[in-house]
Amino acid sequence: MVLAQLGGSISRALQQMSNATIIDEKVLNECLNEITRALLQADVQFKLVRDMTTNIKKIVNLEDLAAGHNKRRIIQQAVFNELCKILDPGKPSFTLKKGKPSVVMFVGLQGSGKTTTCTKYAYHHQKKGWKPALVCADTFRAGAFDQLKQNATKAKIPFYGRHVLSESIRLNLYTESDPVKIAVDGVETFKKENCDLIIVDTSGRHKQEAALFEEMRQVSEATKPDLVIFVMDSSIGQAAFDQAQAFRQSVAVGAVIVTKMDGHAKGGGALSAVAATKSPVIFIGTGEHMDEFEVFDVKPFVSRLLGMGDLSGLVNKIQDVVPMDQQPELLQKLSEGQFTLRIMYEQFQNMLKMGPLGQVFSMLPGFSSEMMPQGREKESQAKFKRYMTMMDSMTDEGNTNPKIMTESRIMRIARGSGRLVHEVMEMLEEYKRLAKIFSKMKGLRIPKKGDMSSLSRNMNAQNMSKVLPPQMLKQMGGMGGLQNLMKQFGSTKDMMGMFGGGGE
Ligand SMILES: Nc1nc2c(ncn2[C@@H]2O[C@H](COP(=O)(O)OP(=O)(O)OP(=O)(O)O)[C@@H](O)[C@H]2O)c(=O)[nH]1
Repeated sequence: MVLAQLGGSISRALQQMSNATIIDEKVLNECLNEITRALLQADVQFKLVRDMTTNIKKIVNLEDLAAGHNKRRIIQQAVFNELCKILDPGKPSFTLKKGKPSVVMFVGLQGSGKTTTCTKYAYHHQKKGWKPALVCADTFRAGAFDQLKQNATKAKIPFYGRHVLSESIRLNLYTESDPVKIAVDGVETFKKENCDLIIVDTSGRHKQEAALFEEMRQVSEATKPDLVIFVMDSSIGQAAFDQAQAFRQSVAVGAVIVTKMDGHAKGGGALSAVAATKSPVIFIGTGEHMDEFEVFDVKPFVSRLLGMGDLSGLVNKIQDVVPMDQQPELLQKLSEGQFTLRIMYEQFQNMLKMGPLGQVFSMLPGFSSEMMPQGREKESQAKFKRYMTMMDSMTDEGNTNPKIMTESRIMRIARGSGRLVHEVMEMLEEYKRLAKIFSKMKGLRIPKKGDMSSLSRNMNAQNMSKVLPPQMLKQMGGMGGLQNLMKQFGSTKDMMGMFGGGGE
């Protein structure tokens, strides 16, 4: 992931600085030059980068710092704050209320990923208990309706729309071609069906033309959306400023979604340019699949970019995918140190639901998504699925009591699942390894959703080290590295602040 490379370059620069015995002006300048280079490569505007380094130098006055001050921590914190400043539009996004019908209109140029993003947005909210519906008012591009219909059907989301005129003539159908009428009919239909999130996908054009803006204005006047979301492709980098401004001037854009952050070196530039138009970015698209879509929140984002983790995101993600009715039972079992094969099976199922593993891992401190290239992610997913097939062919007795796994039972599982004996043994080894990790979770309190203060109380290096996989702990430089990391950010309270903690 290209964004991970940007994060990787910045955190490497900070790490190199930390390795220096003495941090003087030369070391600081080298570090800032590295960061400047990485940001310019990501197409962040030169003035923003120059202001950022000037501010850091002002805050970090090496000579004035009394001996004993932790210079590293101050520099790291200054970099963190300045990056947040670049990405902060200074304006919160408008929040919709669940249960009350809201209309959200999507606008953007053709090919920006608008149609794909409409479904991702609907799917994201559906998982959170909303009742979304999709309306295709894109009568410009032949195939737009079929694309939305296909995606919506896959995600089991109701949809409304018509084939565009040229398609209808070919198919000899009579149909409506007025996007305003389709949008109004669709919104009315879904209001009657008590949907609380009615998403209207509008037409795009290749460039910002008068016809596009006129149609957008008419659909907006007729459907009176509660929120207009502008979708843009990250590959345009800092040119995003002009594009976002042009859309803002034609229609009341309330939020922005930046797509294709997975493939473009200019993603950082696009994000900072949008922020400069004072439009809040609410999500980023990180791939073509439905779940390659992430909530965008400045502090946790910068935290993840610098490899500092996003524990609040991780806790929310876990609580999103573990079904509500299973949460108390799972937490009870884990806090008693019980970890059965059945639990492992259910957790693999949940992990697969969580979405791309790289996304999950990048939320852990010391672990950037740079360390989980896409190929390896697929490998891990395939491994989970393989293990689950083997577990499927176990008897219930075997599931609950892995200790009675005799040679003949292992052979039976291998035969039943069409796998090799050594693969079954590998799966059991994995179980033992995880059971050992989870046994250490005994007594660790898992916070309620949004209750980050109790997480920060629990989260000391000792507790953290218990739940991190051993390889990850090794990557962080063992227990000492973890302690250092936590010390660098001061108290755990400060650290949670950086992770965007302290409630939702
Ligand atoms: N890699 C990647 N591809 C994406 C992302 N979002 C969308 N795409 C792809 O971008 C292409 C264009 O997306 P569409 O959703 O068809 O674009 P659109 O803006 O709706 O186009 P119009 O309907 O013509 O306005 C498709 O191939 C999508 O799969 C993303 O976040 N990452």
